[in-house]
Amino acid sequence: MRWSKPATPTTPETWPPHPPPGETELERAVRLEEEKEAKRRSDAIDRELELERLEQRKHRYATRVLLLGQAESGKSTMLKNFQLHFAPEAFHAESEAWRAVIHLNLIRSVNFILDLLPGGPSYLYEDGGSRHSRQVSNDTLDDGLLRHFRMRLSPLRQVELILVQRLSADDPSRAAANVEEAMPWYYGRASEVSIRGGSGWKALLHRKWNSPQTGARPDELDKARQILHACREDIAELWRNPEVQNRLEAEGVVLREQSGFFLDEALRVAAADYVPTPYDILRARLQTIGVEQHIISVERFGEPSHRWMFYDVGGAKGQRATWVPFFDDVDAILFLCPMSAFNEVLLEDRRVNRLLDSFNLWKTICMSRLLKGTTFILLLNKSDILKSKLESGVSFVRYVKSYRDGPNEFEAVCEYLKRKFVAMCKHNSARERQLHVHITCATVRARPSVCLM
Ligand SMILES: Nc1nc2c(ncn2[C@@H]2O[C@H](COP(=O)(O)OP(=O)(O)OP(=O)(O)O)[C@@H](O)[C@H]2O)c(=O)[nH]1
Ligand SMILES: [Mg+2]
Repeated sequence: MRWSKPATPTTPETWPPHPPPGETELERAVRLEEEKEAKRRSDAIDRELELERLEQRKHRYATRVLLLGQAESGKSTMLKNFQLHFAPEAFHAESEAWRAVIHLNLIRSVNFILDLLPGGPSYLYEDGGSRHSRQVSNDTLDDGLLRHFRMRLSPLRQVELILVQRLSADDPSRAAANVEEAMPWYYGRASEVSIRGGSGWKALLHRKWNSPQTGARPDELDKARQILHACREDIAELWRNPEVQNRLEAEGVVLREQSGFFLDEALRVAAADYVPTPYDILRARLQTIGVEQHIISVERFGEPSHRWMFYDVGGAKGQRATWVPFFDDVDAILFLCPMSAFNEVLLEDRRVNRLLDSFNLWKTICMSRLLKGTTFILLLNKSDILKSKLESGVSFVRYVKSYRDGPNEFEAVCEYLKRKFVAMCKHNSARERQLHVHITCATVRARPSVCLM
């Protein structure tokens, strides 16, 4: 609605109308008051429309994408990769914060090994309320050497505590849980590092890390780094030790295949001047708890041209209820299936095969009525691990019976999985939908084959 000046001669559309003939003083005063009020309302509506227009312009280019998939499918890693490609400055600005996560990943691997060795807590097992030593046939680790490692590496427990406390600084209850909730030895892996979504941990770490040193009280994080640096030779020695390797093998633990594995690069990662490379950051493991929002502004010719809003969720079974409120508010779903997980079970439910869990999740997502018009992008991820597993002789058909007599080769298995997911989507979607499928490796620094533009 627009306010226009009185036009002459008067027409029925003219606003405000000309004064009626023979208008009294009082009638004139009332009329002017009414006209003022009408203008005030008109201006208010105009303002509202303008604000709405500005808001729409602001979000005109915001495409909202929900990342879904089971835990460790690579959702957060893929997001980091997008950030590295489309917003590299923001990515590099966060590398200090990722250093703490990488250090924690390394320390947890070391503590996991120490716990697995004779005398460690995981060396005992519970039976009818009492604890017994487990008998492992090839325990040849020299007592003296074992004591040496335990003593030399014991300060790492303190480093772990400092890092976890810092990472969970806004939620101390989680800090305690994070350290105490070590996984039982039979899970055969180092415990997870997790931070609640939206806790702003990166900013927190960055700020404290860069705080000016106040002479007498050095920043705790610096202290943690010094301790880690001092332990680095012993960490490398522990990892190289053939008897330690024998023990891991006897337990069937392949640490190299686990998320957040940095033991091969212990000397570099624990060095005092260590700065994480993009590849390190992509390999760091930080479990997502809850839902995290990330905005990526893609730049073209130095100007922001498109904004992407990503919702990154926790994929573990207990986290999945948090997904649904986002279903009716997104433009696309990015679903990740880790192809290499065909011979693994869920960490949170050891009875469930991980590939089967991905199939079931995919089916449920396709069937959702709230998502019937949503575009799906399916990423068959961890192609590098799938390839090396198949090449090392792990049989795909042993775990996926319906593969029948298909060859145990990378291309054939990818093609089979692709066909299977596409068919499931067709069968379970209420109406035809756009589906794009890509074979990916989220840790490779390259333009992701999923094109955002
Ligand atoms: N080798 C390899 N590792 C990958 C790939 N994608 C992800 N990873 C690693 O797998 C681990 C788990 O990845 P995340 O991105 O944290 O998994 P997520 O789906 O976000 O897991 P939650 O947050 O628990 O739901 C990380 O250590 C990644 O570096 C891949 O394609 N290849
Ligand atoms: Mg995650």
